[in-house]
Parts: sequence; C-alpha cells; structure tokens
Amino acid sequence: MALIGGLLGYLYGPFWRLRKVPGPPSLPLVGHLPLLAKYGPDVFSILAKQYGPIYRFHMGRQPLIIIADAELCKEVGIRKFKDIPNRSIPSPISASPLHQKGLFFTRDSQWSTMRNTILSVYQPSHLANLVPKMQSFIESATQNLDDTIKEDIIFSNLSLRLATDVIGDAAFGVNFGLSNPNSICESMKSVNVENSSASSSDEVSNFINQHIYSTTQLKMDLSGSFSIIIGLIAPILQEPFRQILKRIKGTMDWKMECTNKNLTGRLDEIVKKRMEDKNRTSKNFLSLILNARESKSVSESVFSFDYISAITYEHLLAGSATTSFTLSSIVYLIAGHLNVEEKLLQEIDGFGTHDRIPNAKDLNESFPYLDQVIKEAMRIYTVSPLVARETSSEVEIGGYLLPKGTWVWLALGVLAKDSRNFAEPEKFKPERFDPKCEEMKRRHPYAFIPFGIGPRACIGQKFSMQEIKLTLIHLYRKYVFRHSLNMEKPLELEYGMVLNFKHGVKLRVIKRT
Ligand code: HEM
Repeated sequence: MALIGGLLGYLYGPFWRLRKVPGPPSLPLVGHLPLLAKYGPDVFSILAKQYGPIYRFHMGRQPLIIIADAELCKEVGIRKFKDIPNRSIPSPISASPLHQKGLFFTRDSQWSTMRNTILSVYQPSHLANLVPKMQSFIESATQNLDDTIKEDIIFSNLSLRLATDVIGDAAFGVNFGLSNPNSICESMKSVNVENSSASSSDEVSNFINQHIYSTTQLKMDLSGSFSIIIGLIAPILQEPFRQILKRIKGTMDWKMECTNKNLTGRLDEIVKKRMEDKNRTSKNFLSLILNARESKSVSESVFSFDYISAITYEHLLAGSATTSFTLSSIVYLIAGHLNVEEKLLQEIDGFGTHDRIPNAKDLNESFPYLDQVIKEAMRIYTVSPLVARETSSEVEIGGYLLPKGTWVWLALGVLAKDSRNFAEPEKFKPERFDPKCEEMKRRHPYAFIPFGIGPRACIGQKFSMQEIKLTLIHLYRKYVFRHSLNMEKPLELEYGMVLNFKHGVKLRVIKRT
C-alpha cells in the first residue's frame, strides 16, 4: 500500500502542486510528450491559442509552466527576478557534465559573481577593438566563394566554421583555423594557443564534428538518447541508465560520452596551457578570468578549474551555434525575397567603397535597414524559442501561485509569431521593425526578445550582432545568393538545445558585377 502511495506521489506530485494552472489532459509518465511528437515545437503556439498566455505542459513527468505573453515575460524575467533568478536544468543537460558548470546553469551568487567578472569582456570599447579581427576571419572564411560560383554551397557549414573561429579567438585566444581555406584542406596536429593556427584537416574536421555533435545531440524533443528520454519520464532513472548505456558501444549515450570526453580533454589542455602562460594578455575571455583569479579580485573557488573550462567551452557553444544559425537563416530569407535584397544592397553600397571597413559606430548607426532585416529573420527563425527559469520561492504569476522549484519557461518563439504584435506573422517583412512604422510603435516592448530578458539575458548579444552585421556587409558587397534546387522546401528544422537545420542551408553563389 505504502509502495503504491509512494509511486502515485512520485507520478502525480509534480502535477498536483500546479493543477490550478490550465493545460491539456496529460497521460501518466509521458505527460504531453505525445503532443510534442505529433506537432513538434509548434505545439507551444497551438496550446497558447487554446489555453491562454500561461499554461501547464508536462515534459514527461516534469511540469513546465509556459509563459506565452509579452507582459507576463516581463513579470517573470524582470519584475520578479529575485524570486525567479535561475534556470531549471533540463533532462538532457543533467546528463551532460560538460554543460553544467557554465554561466547558463550556475545559480544565485555563484552566477552573479561569474557574470559580473565576465561582463567586462563585453564592454563596448572591448567589442569595438574586435572588429579588425572579426573582419579578417570573415575575409578568410569567404575567400573561396569565388571558386564556388554557380555551384551549391552548404552555407550553414561555412557560417559555423566562421562563428567558431571568431568565438575561439575571442574566448580562448585560440585560432582553430577552421575558416582558413588552406588549413581546412591541410592537416592539423593540435589546437595551439595564442594566435597560432591549427593545422591538420582530420583534426579540424574532427574537432568541428565533435563540437557539432555535442551541441546537436542535446535534444529537447523525442529524438534524444535513450537515457534522456527515460529522464523525461522518470528523472530518477536517467543517471543509472546513462551510466550503463555509456559503456555499451554504439549507443547514443556511448557516442556522447566519447565526444564530450574528447572535447573536454582538448579544452582542458588549452586552459592548462593558458594558466601556465605568464605573459598572457587580457584580450580574450579566458585570460581575463585567469587574471582576475590570480589578482584575487574573484575567489578561486568561484573560478575553479572545472568552472573555467566549462564557461569557456560554453562560450564556444553559445557563441557559435546561435550566431551561425542566425547568419544562415538571414541569408536564406534574403535569397527568397529579392525586393529585400535590392533595398539592402542599396544601403550597403551607399556606405562606401569595399575598402571602407565599417567600425563599431558605423555598424550601430549606418545600416538601419540591415538592422531591420536581421531582426525580422530572428523573429521568423527564433534560434532559442524557449528560455528556462525556475522559481526559488513561492511566487504569483498571472494570477497563479507557483510553488518554489516550479519550472517556468518563456516561449520567445510563440511571442515572435503572435499576430497581436506582428500582423501576418508568417510573412518576412523587415519594414515592420522600422521605428517609424505604426506596427512597431504599437508593439509591446517585450514582444521581440530573441536574446532573452532581464539580468539573465544573453551576454553575447552585442558581440554576435557585430559579427553578423560585419559578415553580411562583407558578403553582400561581393555576392548574392539563391536557394539551391537541392534544398528542401520548406526548410526543415531540428529542435535541440537551440534550433538547427536538419539538412543545412544550401545556396547558389552569384558574384556581383
Ligand atoms: C544570434 C546569437 C545569439 C542568440 C540568439 C542568443 C540567445 C540567447 C538566449 C535566448 C539566452 C537566454 C536568455 C535568458 O534566459 O533570458 C542566451 C543566454 C546566454 N548567451 Fe546567448 N545568444 C546568442 C549569441 C551568444 C554569444 C555570441 C555568446 C558568447 C559570446 C552567448 C553567450 C550566452 C551566455 C553565456 C548566456 C547565459 C547568460 C546568463 O545566464 O547569465 N550568446 N543567449
């Protein structure tokens, strides 16, 4: 009897505490996973229409409170931040030690100390100094495009190489050499520190493949590893299953374990070398943390070796997959909207001759239409459509009392497609972000938040916008792009920790005359 009581408590306890929040009927154990399987990520928009701006969704046994309204997002992300300061740790992450100790999933004072130290790397003056370095990576990554005229390229691969190199340099002071046309085809023995280039194509492609694998295998839908799926249904069983499966060759858990071990080993090597380097500058993010640690301005326990490794790796992940996805989706959308392309080319050509490289101020002020195009593309393809939070005390949101420990997820992707804020939301119309446009004036200020909201919003927003703008200006000065006939229509997406393209973005390059 006690056993049955315990089992029922385990299965229904999480639901019972939140039963007053509306939501569709859910099945024991699997919760609303069948709905996710049926509709994919669109399920969150569909349910918002049916159940309103705050509703319950059971990711297996775990209930989530989904917030699908701009005003309520402001309440969760900003007004009630002190009661909701951390992110919940989703099942795929709890299975991945590599991803746990970064800024994303650290909590409370550990998080605020880390964030405050890191923030100095993202000051406007530091970012402005990165422009020449970013530009040189961009030139290098796009150097071979002339040879691919009238051929299809997988643009999403190029953009991932580029974004990984840029963040590798800014975060670690390491040139991975992925966008160097020669070292892509040559061999690379090791990833060397401080401005030395990586050589050996097997190693480069190995590294990038592992990096991509590690990012894309953290699924949030039903295509993850077996232990992740078990974790959704019965979290208590996830770790024992993972421990067993990671030893069985060929399973997804085994592959993830090997990949993560390899990557961690390589990155730890970089961190160790940099720790020993007495002449390090503070131009990159890793050196800055190490300097702060040695000068005792932050406690060594806050930035222990594990945390430094995790946070540096996190920058590589967070800074590459998101920026690269965004760049590819922008170019893809422009390729399908020639009126937008024409207006954009006019703005870019009007800036000056090709040898005039825009500086940080130019990027902020001289490309208003480019700004609108980027925002509209990020609205159509919101790379991070759900943002996680967890209550640290009992708190009232939208008329419901949520107990401590409730997972509250902000549905940025649903907000971005809400017709109350974006007329004809499926259409690509950059002009809707023109500050003079009526729709823009009427819009809720938090209806479009692709970088999140409040003190936990993305730390790399300005960094990535600078990189994206520089890249697009460089590309469109020389080329335009068209969809490849070999690309599926509509574009198919994969739902991992961030959105990804199922088959890449395939484009045809046309040289401008
Ligand atoms: C287009 C590019 C990017 C997008 C769309 C994006 C989006 C996001 C979103 C939605 C969040 C969660 C915010 C929240 O919870 O309110 C986030 C957090 C974060 N992002 Fe980004 N990101 C991008 C680029 C970058 C880059 C380039 C970096 C690093 C250089 C970065 C580092 C981070 C970190 C460390 C966090 C966690 C912040 C914290 O918890 O304090 N991101 N990002």
